Amino acid sequence: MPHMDAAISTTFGQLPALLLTAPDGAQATITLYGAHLISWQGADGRERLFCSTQSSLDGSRAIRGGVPVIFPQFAARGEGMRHGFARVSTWRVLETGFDDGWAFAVFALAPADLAPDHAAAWPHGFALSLRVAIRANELSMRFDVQNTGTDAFPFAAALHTYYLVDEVADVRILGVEPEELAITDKFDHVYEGVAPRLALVDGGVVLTLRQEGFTDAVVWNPGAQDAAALADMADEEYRRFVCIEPALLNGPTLQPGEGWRGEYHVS
Ligand SMILES: O=P(O)(O)OC[C@H]1O[C@@H](O)[C@H](O)[C@@H](O)[C@@H]1O
Repeated sequence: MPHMDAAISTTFGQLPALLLTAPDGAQATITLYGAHLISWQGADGRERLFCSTQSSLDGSRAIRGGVPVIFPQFAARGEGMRHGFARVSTWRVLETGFDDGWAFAVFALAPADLAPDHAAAWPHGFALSLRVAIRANELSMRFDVQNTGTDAFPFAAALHTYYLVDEVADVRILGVEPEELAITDKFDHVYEGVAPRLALVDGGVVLTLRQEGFTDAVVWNPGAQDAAALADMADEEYRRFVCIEPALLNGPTLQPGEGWRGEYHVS
């Protein structure tokens, strides 16, 4: 075992965060606000995630970039807050360590962690955990939802991943449509019942995206016009990312004691 810690405390903007480092040099930064993976660099030193230069980084609103955790509602598909409270709540660190060359951290969120108005608006007993692990040029995320309460609840979930790209118009996404998908303008599409293996091709760089438990995928880019209207994104920044999000849009209704797991593996 190398003489270093898998995780050290740091800050990102004004937000407390963990810096994970694998023995091979792969690194990731995760803020406790949202259990939000902000930066992921493979052992090759290349950053894979986009984060807006205009993002709030003080806990006053969701971070624009990285991997927002979406729970218990996707976008405006429901009466709760847009994309749910998980991305604007402060999670706890449960565990960090090494496992077979991986550096990992596990974060947890339960009702007692929520702002009172969020807890009152979604009054269910639940326990969330998010495990983030890195090794070589691979990222592995595992999201668990447990019903710890006495009533059943339906939910939606997603890992709203903002991939950093050279130029969005040159990107191709494989596996969501019969032909390869190119993003030529504003794009916002939900693919229900998607293949478990997708690919993102950005010039010579190919990322393989594998999801389990998440049955759906969402592809989003705001295009020039919507990006200009987003206060937390610079006008030209829409060119530097595409969101490909493993999602569970019509999740099962979880009975008391039941759980659900979604996994996401990027390499
Ligand atoms: O601005 P937000 O709340 O982070 O949402 C960003 C986008 O998230 C995507 O997942 C949705 O499909 C889009 O419709 C939405 O615009």
